[in-house]
Amino acid sequence: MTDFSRRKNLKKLALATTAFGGLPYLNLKASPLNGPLKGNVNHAVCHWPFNPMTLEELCIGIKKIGFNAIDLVGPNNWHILQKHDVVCSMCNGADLGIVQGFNDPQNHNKLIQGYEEVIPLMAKAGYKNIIAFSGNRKGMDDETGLKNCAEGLKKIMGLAERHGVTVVMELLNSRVDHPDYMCDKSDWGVELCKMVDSEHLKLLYDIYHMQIMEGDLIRTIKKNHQYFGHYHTAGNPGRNEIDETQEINYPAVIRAILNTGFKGYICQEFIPKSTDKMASLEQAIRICDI
Ligand SMILES: O=C(O)C(=O)CO
Repeated sequence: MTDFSRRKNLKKLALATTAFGGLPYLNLKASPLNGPLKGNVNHAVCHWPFNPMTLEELCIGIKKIGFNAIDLVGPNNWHILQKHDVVCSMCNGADLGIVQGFNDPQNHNKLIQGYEEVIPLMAKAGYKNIIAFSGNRKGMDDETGLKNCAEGLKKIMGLAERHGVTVVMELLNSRVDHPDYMCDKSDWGVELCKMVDSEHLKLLYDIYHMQIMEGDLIRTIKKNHQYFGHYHTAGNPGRNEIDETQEINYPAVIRAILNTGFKGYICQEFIPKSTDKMASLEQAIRICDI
């Protein structure tokens, strides 16, 4: 093939994929050929779905795609991110896991101790967000859970405010992946934010989890965006690639998020099915790069 016809073919490909609203049907290798990202979205990715890829390998891979943020990394591993000039867009390491959260007062002392340790470290490292979980219901009603969560969270809000850190409670589905998890509806999470009444408590609106629980994604984002501090993605059903094989219209959802004026991170949390995980990640980033 001549250089000219190769360039023409590449241009045709680019046009076809733009018209489709992303690159959902192409198995692209991460490559500068795909052009720079637009700069409207702060992209991030979670490490855990990419296991057994090391955190270091992921750092190198995302820099090639053109972004520099990884979610759910604790203080012990921040040095790996720092070596590669990658930021931790959502810290962990203070929580007791998904099942044991703020809804049980018996967890409060340990949780408060954890957040008191990690929040000052975050401020030193320049990181802004830390994850929190409601915990499972274990027979508890919604109102008691709300009251308990608010009581526990209020005890760390002053610290978070002083250090410029936002505590972000994750909304997860309780139908498929996390049976019995309490913070499984956006209205419950919004009510919690209202009760705690601090700009330093937000919700992590996980688009995949909330598609399973509620659907009506764009309306919910428009209505509640002031309480949403962070977004996660994955394809539904299956929690895999966010391509055309799944049901969520990611370009439309991301556009709606941007239209709310959101300046935080949109983080990929899908479990790649493809053996070329980095190609899947680049594809997802391009689909969301509105
Ligand atoms: O573990 C999960 O399902 C999560 O979404 C954590 O972010």
